[in-house]
Amino acid sequence: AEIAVVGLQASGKTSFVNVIGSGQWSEDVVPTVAFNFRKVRKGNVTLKIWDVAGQPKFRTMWERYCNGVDAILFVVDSSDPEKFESARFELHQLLGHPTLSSVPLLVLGNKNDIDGHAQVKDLISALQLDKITDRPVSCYSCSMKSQHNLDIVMQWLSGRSH
Ligand SMILES: Nc1nc2c(ncn2[C@@H]2O[C@H](COP(=O)(O)OP(=O)(O)OP(=O)(O)O)[C@@H](O)[C@H]2O)c(=O)[nH]1
Ligand SMILES: [Mg+2]
Repeated sequence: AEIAVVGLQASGKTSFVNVIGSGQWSEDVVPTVAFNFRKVRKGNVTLKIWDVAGQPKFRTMWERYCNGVDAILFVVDSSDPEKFESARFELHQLLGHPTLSSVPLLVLGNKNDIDGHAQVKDLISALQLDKITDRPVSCYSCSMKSQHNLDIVMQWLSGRSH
């Protein structure tokens, strides 16, 4: 499966790719410039992953990397509710591109190792995921640091391969 990983800066996109790619967790990850491409083999699936930069100046590029993928992974820092509105805006802006209609979406509420993180139901309402009706949508709470729920994330992604 080919997937694009997008979301605001510092949500944990590169951490995700590092952790599933090599099991390597680190507190200091360099903010991504433009994008990284990485192939990850897990069992009998190979994931081709576009890890795209989340800083504002790179967000107009998201559509280009999402175009033609089997799934979009949108990562949110669930411990930082001040960013939810901005994440909601960027997500719906992205999904509004006609080129991306019907591409399955997985939203990850990352950093659930941090006390007070938002629950899945809070993310669904803050990001207005219930308004997305033109594609399959899932939302999981997870942590790259503790690797919580990364098994179900991998299962979901494997299901998108063909
Ligand atoms: N506590 C905690 N920190 C995390 C987790 N995932 C990522 N981080 C930290 O969050 C910071 C940003 O992580 P990155 O993976 O670089 O975020 P990014 O989304 O790739 O950021 P950009 O490349 O700038 O878009 C780093 O300091 C990570 O160590 C997590 O699950 N828990
Ligand atoms: Mg990054």
